[in-house]
Amino acid sequence: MDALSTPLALSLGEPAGIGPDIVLTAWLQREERHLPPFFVTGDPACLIARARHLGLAVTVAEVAPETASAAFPAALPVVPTGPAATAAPGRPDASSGPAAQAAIDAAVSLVREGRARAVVTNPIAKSVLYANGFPFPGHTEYLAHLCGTPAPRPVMMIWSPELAVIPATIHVPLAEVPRLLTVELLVETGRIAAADLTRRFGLAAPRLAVCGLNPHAGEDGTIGREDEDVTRPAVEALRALGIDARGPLPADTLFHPAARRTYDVVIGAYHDQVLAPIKTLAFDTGVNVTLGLPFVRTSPDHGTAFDIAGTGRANPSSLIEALHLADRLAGADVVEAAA
Ligand SMILES: NC(=O)C1=CN([C@@H]2O[C@H](COP(=O)(O)OP(=O)(O)OC[C@H]3O[C@@H](n4cnc5c(N)ncnc54)[C@H](O)[C@@H]3O)[C@@H](O)[C@H]2O)C=CC1
Ligand SMILES: NCC(=O)COP(=O)(O)O
Repeated sequence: MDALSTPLALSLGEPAGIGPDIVLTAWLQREERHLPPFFVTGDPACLIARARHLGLAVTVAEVAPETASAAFPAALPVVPTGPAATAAPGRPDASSGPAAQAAIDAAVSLVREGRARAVVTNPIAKSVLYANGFPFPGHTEYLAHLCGTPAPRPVMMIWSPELAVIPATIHVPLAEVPRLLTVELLVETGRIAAADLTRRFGLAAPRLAVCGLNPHAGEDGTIGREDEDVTRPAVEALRALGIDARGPLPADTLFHPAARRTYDVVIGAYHDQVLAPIKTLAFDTGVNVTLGLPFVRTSPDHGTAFDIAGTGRANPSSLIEALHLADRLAGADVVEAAA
């Protein structure tokens, strides 16, 4: 199989969430949305049951990765993995965590073996996995762990044509952000972002805008010291590395249209500072990309949406964009390898 016809591996995600719904509806739109071939890792019975529940005419085919691209036009290809997923829509059960984790493990293994081109993940419910003993904050950190020792440092970026953002700290309590926001964290985050925006996204000299933590980026240190003591030296260190970084910049004036034309990505101090703007501008098309990994991983920007799972109201657009972006970024890998 040549590299460009190798399929993408799509993990099923939380079985009780909207993952199964959007997989089915995305596959049904495969022709009009020009989807690259993909297969799902997970329990095929879960997808068959959800298709029946939603009244969708989808044939599910159990395949090996090598036959998935050929099967894709006529059936939704599934590489069966791990434990049965028995949860009903909207109601995660004891099978949810093990099934979701096994699907991620299989997708990553198949990509690392060269049997799939990139990992695309459906949403997991973090609290469900935590209750199951999962010791990682989310996919981002778990995927880095699966890369072996020493694990690469992963960077979360939410990307859309309108805006791209990176939260320097991710799933941590807000009260801990000032302690966790260090010069080292910001410099490493900026360095990895610049490298991957060049290597994978083709930007010759990515422009990084780094948000301050405090209102007005600390107003010269009079509203909190972090922006002068941490963010400014981090930006200076990035510039010394030849990276086009600016900051600390006040977050409140960084997201209007004219400001957005002045940078390629915003690095924020904490999750909601930068995810709220992008989910406001591009909820249906935003894609979560993990930078810093030896393989491509994308994901829809939304979560498990238990409130609408199994109702037919879940919009597959963000998943479709995640499949397209994974295809594009993995294509850049192939071009690089061939050069
Ligand atoms: N990549 C991942 O694995 C992610 C997982 N999550 C997890 O998802 C769970 C729920 O998180 P929430 O904060 O409630 O966010 P959410 O994105 O699941 O839902 C927020 C609101 O948006 C709606 N929504 C979400 N996706 C939609 C879609 N495709 N079509 C139509 N409406 C949609 C939901 O119905 C809900 O009203 C949490 O356990 C969280 O950890 C959240 C974000 C990403
Ligand atoms: N809010 C983004 C999110 O929860 C995605 O996390 P991850 O599972 O991709 O690490």
